[in-house]
Amino acid sequence: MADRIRVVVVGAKGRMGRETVKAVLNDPELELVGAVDRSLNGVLVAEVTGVETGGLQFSNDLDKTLLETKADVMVDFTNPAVIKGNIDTAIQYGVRPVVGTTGMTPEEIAAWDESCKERGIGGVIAPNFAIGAILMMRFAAEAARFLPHVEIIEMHHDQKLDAPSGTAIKTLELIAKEREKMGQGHPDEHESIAGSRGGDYEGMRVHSVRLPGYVAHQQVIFGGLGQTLTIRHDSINRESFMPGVVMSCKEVMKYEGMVYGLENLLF
Ligand SMILES: NC(=O)C1=CN([C@@H]2O[C@H](COP(=O)(O)OP(=O)(O)OC[C@H]3O[C@@H](n4cnc5c(N)ncnc54)[C@H](OP(=O)(O)O)[C@@H]3O)[C@@H](O)[C@H]2O)C=CC1
Ligand SMILES: O=C(O)C1=N[C@H](C(=O)O)C[C@H](O)C1
Repeated sequence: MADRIRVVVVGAKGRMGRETVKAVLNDPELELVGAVDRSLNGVLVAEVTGVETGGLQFSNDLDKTLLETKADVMVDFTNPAVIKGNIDTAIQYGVRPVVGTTGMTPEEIAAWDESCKERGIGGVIAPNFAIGAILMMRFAAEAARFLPHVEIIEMHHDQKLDAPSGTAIKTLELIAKEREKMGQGHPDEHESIAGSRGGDYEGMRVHSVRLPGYVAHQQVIFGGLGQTLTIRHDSINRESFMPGVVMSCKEVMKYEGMVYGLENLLF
């Protein structure tokens, strides 16, 4: 049997981290060799995830874990505050970053593309790993060619730190490639309550809803003469992201440079 791909999960006790630990353990081509989390050093991973991990313990030391485990891939679901340092560390050690954490700039992604190429490794930054979300973004970009008036409503659980979501930003970027920058709504409109019209990206409006009960949902609404079109995606649980994470761990072994968006591995 070919060697399995050695995976370290960072943010392993978080909502996405725990799901990723299970997904890696369940895939015959992947091997879970490390679980990093800042607050559970020494605790058995099995105690938190509920799945047997052969005595693996959490570590709070990313450098040590990446080096000692001879990891091939680092999967990161942490926090905008720490993701930059984590990616730099992984690339420095020649470990391929597969990143779901949101909140980095196009300039940072371009710099990581360069450093991945210099190091001769691949990387993935995917604002959304769910295949349905990738299709929603692709269909939205297509629709914008014909219906350029568009607003996005994204809805997430109320523990989410960043707004708008990484998925909404990626959707706006993809649509912006297909339509000219333009104003929307009445030129004289004013907000009686600040922020009522949402964020503005090249004239497109984006609205972020945060409520308990939601997981991750997005509507892209297009308006035309006498009609509207709504393209909607719902992640109803975090398993929805796992096929994309697992695929990325495998695909990232095959190329050099940082890929931004799962669509680049799919289409
Ligand atoms: N690309 C995709 O498909 C998806 C991306 N995401 C993104 O993934 C990220 C994580 O989401 P989620 O799992 O829900 O978040 P959680 O808050 O559940 O988990 C985050 C994990 O990161 C750790 N962490 C947070 N801050 C720090 C820090 N300063 N230093 C070290 N570790 C830290 C947390 O540890 P502690 O508990 O000690 O704070 C926790 O284990 C978010 O950016 C989210 O937007 C989420 C879903 C899908
Ligand atoms: O924080 C989340 O939960 C999610 N974050 C990602 C984003 O910001 O788009 C992906 C998904 O929407 C869930």
